[in-house]
Amino acid sequence: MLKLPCGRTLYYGKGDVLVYRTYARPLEAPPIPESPYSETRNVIFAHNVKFAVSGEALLTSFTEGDNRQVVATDSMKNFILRQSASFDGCATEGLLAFLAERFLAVYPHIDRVELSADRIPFEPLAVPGPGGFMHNDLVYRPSHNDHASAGMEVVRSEAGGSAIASHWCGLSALQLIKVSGSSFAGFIRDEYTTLPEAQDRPLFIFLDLLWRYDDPEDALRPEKGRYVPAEQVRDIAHNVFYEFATPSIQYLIWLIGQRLLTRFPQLAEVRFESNNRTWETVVEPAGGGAPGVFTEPRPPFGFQGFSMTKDDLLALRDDVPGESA
Ligand SMILES: O=c1[nH]c(=O)c2[nH]c(=O)[nH]c2[nH]1
Repeated sequence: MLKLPCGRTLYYGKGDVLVYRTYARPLEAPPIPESPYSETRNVIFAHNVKFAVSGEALLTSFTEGDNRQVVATDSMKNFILRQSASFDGCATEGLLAFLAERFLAVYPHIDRVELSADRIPFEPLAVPGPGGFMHNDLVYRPSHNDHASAGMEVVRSEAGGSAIASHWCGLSALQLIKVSGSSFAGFIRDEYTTLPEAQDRPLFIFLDLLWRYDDPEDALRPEKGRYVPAEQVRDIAHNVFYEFATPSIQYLIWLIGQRLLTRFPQLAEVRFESNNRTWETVVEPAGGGAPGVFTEPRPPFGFQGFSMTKDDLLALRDDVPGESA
């Protein structure tokens, strides 16, 4: 939330700016055990950008209707679209920092920019090649699965340049279903309890994951080899889900957080927002691997929020369940 130094909230901007940039630089990242991911070719580097600005000079536009210092939000949209052509990087975080820095350089009366973007993923499709089917670099389809996201606040610095005041990176709208190997039991039973204990439930979760680096430069310069790709975060999440029999979503996200902070020591914090979409049982399976029938759960839905830092790794106990799915 953008504020003036006096503490007053003041911002305006444009949302849903759709930027379909083609042929950005490919992003490469070192492999991790949980993921086959090694690069994003970035032939289509597409984002939905939200962009807001703040500054003392804008106060009279609110209090007096004085538009002399107002950059029209339509012009902001054009700025984002045209400047995206000059972006020489390969990741969402770099694009945001680039746009904010350029904007602050062009408009000296603007002091702060808060911006975020959802990546719009496009998947390459396979075509026959000399050695079998291979990905092509021309025809794609949009993916409606999870996507990377990022946000930051960039402020004019004393030295005349700009600095990142805060940042976050994310994987949004991950949806995972584990058909067997999840329980939920042992919770409080009182006069309000109707939910039966479940020793083995088909656990469907919606998950948003957020992370912050110790040093945001690691996000801005993937060539340093310390960039955390959202694809690897996604693969850690589904691997941990696969590996462990979990007693609750609360404990599942703790385990995912442990793995993320272990695998990526460059991260200062990870955060989760989960949503419980466990399928409703219609025909109970007779046992593991037996057929069952389930249907969509009815609202209202439960949710969990949790943040973890590296200090939580120090608390890692020997008794983290290692039971395989
Ligand atoms: O993993 C879960 N955690 C809960 O807190 C909860 N509450 C509930 O009704 N179902 C679940 N599942």
